[in-house]
Amino acid sequence: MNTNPIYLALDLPRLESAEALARKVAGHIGGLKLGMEFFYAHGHHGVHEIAKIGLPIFLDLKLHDIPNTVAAAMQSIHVLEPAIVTVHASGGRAMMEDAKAAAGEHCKVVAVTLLTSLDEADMAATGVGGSAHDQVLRLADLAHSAGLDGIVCSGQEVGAVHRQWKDGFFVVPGLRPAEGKTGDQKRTVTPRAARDAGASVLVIGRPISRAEDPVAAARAIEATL
Ligand SMILES: O=c1ccn([C@@H]2O[C@H](COP(=O)(O)O)[C@@H](O)[C@H]2O)c(=O)[nH]1
Repeated sequence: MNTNPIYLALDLPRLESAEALARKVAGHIGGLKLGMEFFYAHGHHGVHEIAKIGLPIFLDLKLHDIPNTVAAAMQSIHVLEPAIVTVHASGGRAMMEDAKAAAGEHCKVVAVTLLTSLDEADMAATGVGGSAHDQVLRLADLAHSAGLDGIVCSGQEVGAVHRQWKDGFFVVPGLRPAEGKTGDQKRTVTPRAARDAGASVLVIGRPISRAEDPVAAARAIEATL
């Protein structure tokens, strides 16, 4: 079994480029994350093509709708046999329960708590008061009680969530090597810090995909773990 926690975010518009990048770095990662950019452009066909590489597939579709619609969407992607699928915790308990019930036995359903691109000022602007930390813990609790496998949060909160949900499955994006550019990410930590705090999966995109030498970048991150 591949125990490398790094999932490469294949946020590239062209299927051929995504496939070529994934094949190049395959020896230094544990899985491949396909998000909206990829899925809206390439759909089921694209997922089948990337799955041929042989690594677990994480469908980061961040489903967020009424329970009936989300359950139907889960059933539609079931044939793709994803290892992990995301929904938004803010969709509520009933939506998460129905998403989990519709997912296959072997698919982990994890809830996005607070996007790593947001901070407390962004929360306040949408009418959500309090700290990012408390909001993540509150939504983690809701996801846990809805029967999900785990959550998505930043590396700044994963330690606290891990302490209250011992056997949870924790996906952490927003990771940057010490000298990396943060770009649109606001709650960042290093891959090593996230792993030490209890992350199960380390999602890494641009620090590898936009590096001059993606293989060297992936290898360097792997060496820090
Ligand atoms: O809170 C979240 C949830 C998902 N993501 C996704 O992770 C990757 C991160 O990419 P980088 O290039 O390493 O910043 C991207 O696909 C996001 O959609 C997230 O960043 N934050």
